Amino acid sequence: MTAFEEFGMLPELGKAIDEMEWTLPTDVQAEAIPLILGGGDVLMAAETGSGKTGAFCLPILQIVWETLKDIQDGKTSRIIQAVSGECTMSFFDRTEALAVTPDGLRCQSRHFNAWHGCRATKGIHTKGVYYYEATVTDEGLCRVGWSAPGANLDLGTDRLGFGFGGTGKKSNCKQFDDYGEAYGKNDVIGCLLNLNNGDIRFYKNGQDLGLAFKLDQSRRSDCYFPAVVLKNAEISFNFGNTPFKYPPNCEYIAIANAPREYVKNNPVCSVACEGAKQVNNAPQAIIIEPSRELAEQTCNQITLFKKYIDNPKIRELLVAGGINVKDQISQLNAGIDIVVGTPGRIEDLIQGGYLALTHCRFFVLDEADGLLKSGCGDMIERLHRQIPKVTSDGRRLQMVVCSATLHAFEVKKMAEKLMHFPTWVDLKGEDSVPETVHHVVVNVDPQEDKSWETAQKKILTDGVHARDNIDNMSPETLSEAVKVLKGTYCVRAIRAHKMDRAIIFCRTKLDCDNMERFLKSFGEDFSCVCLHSDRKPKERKENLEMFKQSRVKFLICTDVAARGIDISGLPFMINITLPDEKSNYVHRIGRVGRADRMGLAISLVATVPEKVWYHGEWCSSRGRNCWNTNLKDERPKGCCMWYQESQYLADIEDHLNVTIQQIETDMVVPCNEFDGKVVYGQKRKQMSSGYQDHVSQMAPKVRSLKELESQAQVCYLRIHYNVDVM
Ligand SMILES: Nc1ncnc2c1ncn2[C@@H]1O[C@H](COP(=O)(O)OP(=O)(O)OP(=O)(O)O)[C@@H](O)[C@H]1O
Repeated sequence: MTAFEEFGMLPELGKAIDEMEWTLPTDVQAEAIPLILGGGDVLMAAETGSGKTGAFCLPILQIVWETLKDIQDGKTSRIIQAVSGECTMSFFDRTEALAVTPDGLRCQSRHFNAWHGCRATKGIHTKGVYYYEATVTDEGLCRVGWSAPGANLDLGTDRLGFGFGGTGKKSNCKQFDDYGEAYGKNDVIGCLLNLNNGDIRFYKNGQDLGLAFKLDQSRRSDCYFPAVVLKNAEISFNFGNTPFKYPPNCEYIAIANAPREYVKNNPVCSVACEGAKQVNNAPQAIIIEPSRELAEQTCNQITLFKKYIDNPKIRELLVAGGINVKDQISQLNAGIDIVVGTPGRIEDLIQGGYLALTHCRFFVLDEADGLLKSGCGDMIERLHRQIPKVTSDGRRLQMVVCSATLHAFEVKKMAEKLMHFPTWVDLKGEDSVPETVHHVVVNVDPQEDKSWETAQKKILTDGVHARDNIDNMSPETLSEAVKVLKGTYCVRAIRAHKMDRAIIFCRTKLDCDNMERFLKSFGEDFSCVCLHSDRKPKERKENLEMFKQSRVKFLICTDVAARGIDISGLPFMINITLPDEKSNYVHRIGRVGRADRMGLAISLVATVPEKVWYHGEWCSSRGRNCWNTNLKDERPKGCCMWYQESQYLADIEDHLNVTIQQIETDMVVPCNEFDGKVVYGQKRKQMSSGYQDHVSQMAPKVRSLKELESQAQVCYLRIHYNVDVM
């Protein structure tokens, strides 16, 4: 049995993992896989290269397969039992930010500004006196009561909903009148509906607050469901399956015991249950990635993992720009289980009706902070709203969110709004750099190093200073000098470390193109390709492939390749310019030092401001043939800005709480704990990481733990029960 199988993975998955020579789960995998298998929402924050992709793909594959198998074997779905079973709060008949616990007896909404509501799965009609209790379990605003199926979920705001709110108001038809008294945390509100005479009354901790509403004759034939609406609050329900805390002093029937002939199922739940059948273009998992390269990589990983899974097979599909839409649509129609894609193409297919969200049970946001920072927040919320919150077989929609830089305000806000009691798998508690990444900075100081004045071979710069007078020591001159020096330093770093494989990050597409031309001018030893969004998808794919297969030495790219791209054993990376978004520093340098291999990341940091292009939304051509060198804050508005790299470096250091080691312009990395002991690109140290080795290393500890435990048990029995156990 492999280590992965030991914590519940299918042997077929275990076999594929074994073939990939993953002998032990990484830390994040060991924590996250059981949580996802257990049905939880997970926020996964772990360093770059720590194996997050496997941590979500493996349990998803397993559950998707189990579901397909159940459908194949014709097993009854659990949700149908739930609908015909006990009264609970509905997973279906609720607004999107209201969470319901799996037992259906507690509701929570963490939305501060809006009300979110829910109705129960069972309603009562015709005659009888019915009662249930709601206990406020946290601070916040709530309103409980009764509503008919057609009523708004914002209880008490239309004629079919009757609510009693924590501020001591009763409400129907948006009319809020004083009633009873205010209530809050720990109070138990009893809700009584008398269908014989139309009375609705409420109780607070057993005290009858009097008649709240009288249903007129025409409304008494409606079916009424327990209902709640919350604003940043939590409340639990007892429909009578356990004894009431304050049973009312009159004849009543607990909702749970209502006679069958007077009970109706909530129609919203029944409609949802009909979705239990398989639908071809409705996958069980949607995985959103920020770039097409990353989407393809994750999809490939799924293909590898599922290699031995059969009967039924799992069908995955890559949905990203640059792939023929017609092909994708026909594959979707033929049947698909897991979709991995980029936001734009996924939403296009949904809007076109080609991709359905009705059966989605896993909603995964990889590189979530990146997705949110690039403006996908609204789209994510739109998709989330459309996904049913409980699947056809009664499992709750699971959301998995991951990144190496998850500690961002946007992520926390989104998690509060969309996720259901999520668990953080957060190994370090803050954004951090893996120990395997040796990252250093080199100052680029054109006042100190004047070689730019006399250099024979210079990189073509971005043209920002083409019309500036640069024969004095003006800021413009120094800025141009920085650009020239950075080209020279890049070549120097390559030579000093005899780099034969490196990824080089530039700030703009133009900088990438110029760097490509410059490096190529040094001949075969500097073979390179570019990866940025102006290159056609086919060229991007080919270039990345060439680099992965070591057919070229250098990959020059913008931040499009900063996140997630996994190139095994990549030893070096160079930042020609620091990213202004500090989280991207962590991602860029994280292209090296992955999977326990050592990597060196060198960042060139200008000591003086550098004037650079910044083509915002106001630039009609978005940079193409734009030569407007006015500053973006100037009038008339231009497309340039002064880039303050020293400030960005300080921000990054502050964010990571480290001082990044500085090296001299000769690029020599001084002797320290890394040097001499490691070869960049190779494993950190020769660790006996075989599973068998691990088991034998752990065996003595497990034995002594076992002994200690049995001694503790014996002691306990002796002390408490005076029993002598041998
Ligand atoms: N259990 C394991 N044993 C050995 N290698 C592993 C294991 N899990 C993952 N890897 C390898 O580690 C590398 C990094 O994994 P992955 O791309 O999932 O990292 P990540 O945490 O998603 O990084 P990033 O934050 O940069 O996206 C991959 O090459 C992968 O094959």
